Amino acid sequence: MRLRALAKINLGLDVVGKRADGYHEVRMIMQTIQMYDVLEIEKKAEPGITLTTNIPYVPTDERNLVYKAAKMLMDEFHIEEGLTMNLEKFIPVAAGMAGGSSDAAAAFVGVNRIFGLGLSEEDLMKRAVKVGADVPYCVMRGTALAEGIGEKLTRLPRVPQCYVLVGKPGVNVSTKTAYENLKLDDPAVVHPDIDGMVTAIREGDLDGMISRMGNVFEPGIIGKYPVIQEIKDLMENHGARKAMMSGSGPTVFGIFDSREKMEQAAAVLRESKLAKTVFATEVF
Ligand SMILES: C[C@@](CO)(OP(=O)(O)O)[C@H](O)COP(=O)(O)OP(=O)(O)OC[C@H]1O[C@@H](n2ccc(N)nc2=O)[C@H](O)[C@@H]1O
Ligand SMILES: Nc1ncnc2c1ncn2[C@@H]1O[C@H](COP(=O)(O)OP(=O)(O)O)[C@@H](O)[C@H]1O
Repeated sequence: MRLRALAKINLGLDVVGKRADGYHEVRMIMQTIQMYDVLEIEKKAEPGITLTTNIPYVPTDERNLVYKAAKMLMDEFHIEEGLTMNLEKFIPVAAGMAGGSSDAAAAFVGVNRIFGLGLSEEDLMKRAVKVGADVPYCVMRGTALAEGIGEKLTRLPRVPQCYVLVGKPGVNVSTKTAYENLKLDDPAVVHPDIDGMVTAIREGDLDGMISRMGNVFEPGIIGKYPVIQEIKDLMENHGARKAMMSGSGPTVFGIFDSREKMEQAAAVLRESKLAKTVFATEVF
């Protein structure tokens, strides 16, 4: 069985509060894009999970979110057989694109299917949040408003067709540290208009959506890694309607209304060497 695990971008990302358990209340507009990892799953007679991957520094034991998701379902349903899984990664790691979360979502879907567990999408999403806040959304995919810690999801209509240029600089940002360093009571923190963006998407209004793009993590992370601003500026100076950091970073994405303009910007970005990974794609 072969599954695609799609990357996400956050078209809007607001953090509105902190919970007693340390997690934060968010309001985000999530969007999957046509960039994906490939997860292959096969049953094996011997018990246990064997995981391999093409990225040497990604763990292949319980620390891998794919392993965690598969084990969670297999333990719950007392499955005696084993699984062989191979994960081929194309989504940059620790990038703000939910790579690991989406791989976990694919594992939930795959294990449910391969062992005929009969769980609904909702059943899977309930279990998914135990692996990570963004995993339920990765099971759902498409365009959605995410609230709570990211697990309360409202599906939105597809956004109007647009092209997405992804540029990941060679720096690493920890999601946990990004949340810890957020100063919500600082008046300099700009909260994006998430409700306005929801309305714009419901009305199929691309201009309205683009004008409301914003990410509350940007100032803090860009202050530490100015290369993120340089990539944003490059994209916006080369035809992007708007460029923004995804999630807790450091990946930048630009929204374009033509493939040609995006390809031209991609060529300039590659030439600039500001980004380690450059990928030209579209929404899914
Ligand atoms: C920031 C976002 C935006 O989509 O994406 P990424 O940058 O990771 O892609 C998400 O909120 C990331 O969700 P996810 O990566 O699933 O988070 P988890 O693994 O559950 O948590 C990692 C750490 O982030 C913090 N965390 C996460 C989610 C949340 N709503 N509040 C938090 O405070 C917690 O400190 C937690 O220990
Ligand atoms: N399947 C996986 N793919 C990538 N990273 C994983 C995976 N499982 C666990 N990890 C660990 O999780 C960390 C963050 O991974 P990732 O999901 O790519 O981040 P982000 O959500 O910020 O894009 C990495 O440092 C990696 O060691």
